[in-house]
Amino acid sequence: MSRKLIAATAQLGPIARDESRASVVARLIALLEQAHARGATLVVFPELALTTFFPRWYIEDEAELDRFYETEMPNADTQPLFETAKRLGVGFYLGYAELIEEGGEKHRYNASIIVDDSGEIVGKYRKVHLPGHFNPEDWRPFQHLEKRYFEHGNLGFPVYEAMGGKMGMCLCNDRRWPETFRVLGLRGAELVMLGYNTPSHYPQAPEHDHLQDFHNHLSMQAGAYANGCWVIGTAKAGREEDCDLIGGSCIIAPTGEIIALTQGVGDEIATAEIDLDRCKELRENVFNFALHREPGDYTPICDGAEARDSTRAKVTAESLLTAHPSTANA
Ligand SMILES: NC(=O)N[C@@H](C(=O)O)c1ccc(O)cc1
Repeated sequence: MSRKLIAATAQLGPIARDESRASVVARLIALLEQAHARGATLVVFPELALTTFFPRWYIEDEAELDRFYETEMPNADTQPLFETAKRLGVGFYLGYAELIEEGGEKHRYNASIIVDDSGEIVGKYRKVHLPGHFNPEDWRPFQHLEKRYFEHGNLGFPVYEAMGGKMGMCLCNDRRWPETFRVLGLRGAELVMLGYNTPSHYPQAPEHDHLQDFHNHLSMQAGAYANGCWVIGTAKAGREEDCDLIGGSCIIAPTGEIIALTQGVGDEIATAEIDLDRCKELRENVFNFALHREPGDYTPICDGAEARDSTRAKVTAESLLTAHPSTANA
């Protein structure tokens, strides 16, 4: 079986707060059809690809908040995307807000799925590194309330056999953490797919604003290289409800090189041929984990889960009392 496939990063321009799911899904289908016309059999869509990036608002009305989440997948709105992909024989990665009810309680996750070329959901991921803050903070030009609207993902970083390879997923802020890629790499991931919503303005340290594109590519290229895997990163880009989001969606080879890149900040695809066997160039040489990794010296990486929990409890308690930039947040 060939280990080569043509893949696409399918960047979305802004989604308005009042844009209907039907309208967004029509845009996704148009991108998928373009990718198919270029021979792609795998398409990577952004994080929260069905709605605007709603954590930028403090939404008190629960019914209004719930409207941004999917309670099942596929559902009536996304069914046409699943059907088109199946008919064309194209698999895809899709990010969305997930709302489930378990034991009479609501659970909310920032989630993504892999759908294979027969239209089956073959993998799910729930975001682990949730950025932002829990309480609304008046000093910010826009909120980033992921810590309020999502629970910490409870699936870890699984790797799935799909589309002839070993596929991993993550979401946005996860890419900034080398541990994300290393855990996926240790599980043998050959391709890591991720979507992102990254504001150009970083209110906590505006002197970093000009570095947002650089940090985006730096994180993903380093993750690809150090783990000898392909990475496809897809933006929701452009000016979304007065918030500018970076573009720069790309396909990155296991060498860390960007081999396909979107040009603008609207709906756009970039495609490239991916040879999954190229992972060996790294994984059998400089990053042969079995031969060269030294886990005995890495223990601090896994220490500290308890310290983390108590620090987090303290920060959360403090942030209930104050809403100031000194609050520890991402
Ligand atoms: N949706 C995301 O996960 N976005 C994050 C990212 O771009 O990594 C992010 C991280 C920190 C911020 O202050 C804002 C946004």
